[in-house]
Amino acid sequence: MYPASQEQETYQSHSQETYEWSTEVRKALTQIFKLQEFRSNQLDAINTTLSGNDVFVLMPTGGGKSLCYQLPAVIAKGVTKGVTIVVSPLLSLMKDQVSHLLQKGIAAVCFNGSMEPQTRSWAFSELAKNPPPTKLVYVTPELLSKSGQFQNTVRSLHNRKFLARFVIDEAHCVSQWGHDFRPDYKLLGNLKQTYANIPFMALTATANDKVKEDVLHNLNMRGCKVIKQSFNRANLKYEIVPKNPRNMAQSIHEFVTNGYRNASGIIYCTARKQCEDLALKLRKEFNLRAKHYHAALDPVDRDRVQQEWQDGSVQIIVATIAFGMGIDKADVRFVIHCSLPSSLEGYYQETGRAGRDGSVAMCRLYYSYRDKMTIEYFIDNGDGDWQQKERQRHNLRMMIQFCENLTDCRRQQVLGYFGEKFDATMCNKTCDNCMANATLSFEYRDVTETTKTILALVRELQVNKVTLIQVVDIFRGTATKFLQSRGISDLVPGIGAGKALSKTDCERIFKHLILKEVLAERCETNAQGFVMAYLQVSTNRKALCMENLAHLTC
Ligand SMILES: Nc1ncnc2c1ncn2[C@@H]1O[C@H](COP(=O)(O)OP(=O)(O)OP(=O)(O)O)[C@@H](O)[C@H]1O
Repeated sequence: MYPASQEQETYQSHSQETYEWSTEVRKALTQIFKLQEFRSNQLDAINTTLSGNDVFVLMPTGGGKSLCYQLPAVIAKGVTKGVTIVVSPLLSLMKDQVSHLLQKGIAAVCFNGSMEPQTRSWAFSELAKNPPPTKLVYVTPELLSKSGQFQNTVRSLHNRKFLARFVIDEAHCVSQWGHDFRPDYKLLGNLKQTYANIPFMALTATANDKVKEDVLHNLNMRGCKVIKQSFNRANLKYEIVPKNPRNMAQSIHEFVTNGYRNASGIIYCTARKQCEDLALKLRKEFNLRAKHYHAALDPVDRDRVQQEWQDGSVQIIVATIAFGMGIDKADVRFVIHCSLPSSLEGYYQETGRAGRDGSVAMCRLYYSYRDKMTIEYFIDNGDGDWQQKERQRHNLRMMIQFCENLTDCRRQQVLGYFGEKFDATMCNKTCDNCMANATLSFEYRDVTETTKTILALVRELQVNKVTLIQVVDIFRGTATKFLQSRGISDLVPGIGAGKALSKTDCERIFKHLILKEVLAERCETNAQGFVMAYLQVSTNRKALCMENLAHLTC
């Protein structure tokens, strides 16, 4: 970890213990939170908010963000005093946090749409007291933007000088560049305008620079102090393995029996049905204690499964990405992705749920290029305007590029995506690429001429609706029967031009060209109702510019 980031250099660090509240802060750490020491950057964040300043805290998953706002909430000596309002997107996470706070003797409440009327009026009456005994109020962004009574209460707290700070947890939800955009979060920008003299703290485990800028802009927090640390999770190992959907359960069983026999793990799948089928198979055929979890489960069942996994009676939870945010299980020893995540942010966050206790944990991703089509289908048919969809496509391309890259250190790639420079030698062969690089050597090839041939070939063939796999075979000269069946002349220039290349190399070049937006895949539902991706030359003129092609290496 690097303690002082580039961002911090321009700001004064607030990690000293010389403030008038420092003794109270230290006492709260040991006596209320029962912790020995602060982790990296926690004290800086705490002192900044207690000084009355805005702060944006970027910390990796499991880094200890909650303490940054829960501890100041119980301190009486800060510049602003009273109630800390925490906006958080996930009800289960909020309820969980409130119950932990109550166990510590800290008065906290969670306002949400499903609150009992009696509890709600009691909570409001507590906030009307002078001073209010409540230290932390958790609220969903929906309720904050829609409930007049809640808004009046916040205004009243402010007028009575009992509004200590606003906390925006999971702040990446405010950004359309993030992997988890929530429209209600966008309205939070108005808060800063209304309560200009109240300190804001935004927190996220997403380190992408674009997301960071977007969050600061949307929350009206530009120019505030940004506390950032390295996002490298040194105790996590990363590997990407080829996916064969037919023997997925078998492969997972081998993985578990070779080193993770009784270890707690999460398996992520895209579809609910996939979660159910895989969990059943792991239980029935391989005798593993696995259960599924997804948003369509009855809330009681969902809580039960989560609890069973939490206490260890269920070893493996097979879930959609609905599972995980706010889950604080320290000893997760592996996270497996059975399908392609739709962005590197998502991948980083999901894998980040492993090894929160600091011990070694494995992150395995089963990769198939075919998964791209499924995600593209969801993007094309999902909500959002074309700009949002373009961002989602960009995120997906980055994710594929990461999986297809067999040479560069995985950590360097992910952290580089987040704008952090990482020295690959520090990986210590804890990712598959660094492991392989220790024994293999790679050469860079200029594929400019090959690209020109491929472009000419695809241009000729695209009217015939051909897929990537078919064009690769045609390019290698192994698709004579296919050409005949489609009535395509075998005199088209480029047919067989790639016969000296292996199929794998050919596929890599084609995928590389797709990622560079020189070629494109167009999704269409065929007569049988299957979604097909047909290859064509991109319409992106910039990508097609010859200067770009002249430098294309692969
Ligand atoms: N100073 C500390 N010393 C020891 N343990 C700590 C400290 N601060 C936090 N922790 C522990 O680290 C774990 C993760 O903390 P927390 O839930 O706040 O992480 P987070 O950054 O919010 O993660 P996520 O992004 O997953 O929500 C918790 O179990 C918490 O008790």
